[in-house]
Amino acid sequence: MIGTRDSNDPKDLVRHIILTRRSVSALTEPGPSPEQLTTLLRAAVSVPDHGQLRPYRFVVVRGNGRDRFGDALAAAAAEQRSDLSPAVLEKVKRKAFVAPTLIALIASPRASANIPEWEQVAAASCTGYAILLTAHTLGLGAIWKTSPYSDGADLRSLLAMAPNERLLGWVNVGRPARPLDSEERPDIDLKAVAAVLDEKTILPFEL
Ligand SMILES: Cc1cc2nc3c(=O)[nH]c(=O)nc-3n(C[C@H](O)[C@H](O)[C@H](O)COP(=O)(O)O)c2cc1C
Repeated sequence: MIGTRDSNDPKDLVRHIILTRRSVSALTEPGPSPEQLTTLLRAAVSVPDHGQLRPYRFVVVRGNGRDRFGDALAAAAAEQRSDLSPAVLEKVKRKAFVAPTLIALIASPRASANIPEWEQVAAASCTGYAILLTAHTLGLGAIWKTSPYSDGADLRSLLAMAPNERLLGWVNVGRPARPLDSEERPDIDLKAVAAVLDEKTILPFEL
């Protein structure tokens, strides 16, 4: 069974954590403690990173900061779509308030580096997953969120983003509002996503 622990071996526990992590959208107070936040960010900066460039930045958004972040998200939406109604803009703003703490993920590629930009953005993307997994180990709920309108002048100014930086979204973190669903993750047919290359051909993955 997927996600079943075979023993008390810590390596089994790590595998169990990876296989049982789920995104949690319904989140309440409290957000992560300062120690937990530090652990989440330490996990984020432990991702594989070609050239050790640290091509990422994080902005923790909580408390009243959410109001400013929500306003900037709504301003980005209005900037890109002048036809959006005040009600829709309000809905965009509310995205900032669905969790006690948001960790904005910013890809910050180093232009001078010899590593292609896509690799740097890939490394920055790994930080989101590291935060999600680590939140799971801490008993916190977390989900990676984005907005179709996640670029705009106010947002860039608020997050002090350089022109080459890109907002990859943010991770909402908090206490799960409901007991977590213990439903099994659907078992994806690995043949649909994995193949094996031998000396002659490429074959669907099979045990
Ligand atoms: C780059 C990225 C952006 C995402 N944006 C959203 C989003 O805007 N809204 C949302 O509900 N989930 C978002 N998600 C989370 C996915 O919906 C979630 O991972 C997916 O439903 C699978 O659920 P699981 O994490 O429990 O496996 C995003 C995930 C990634 C990696």
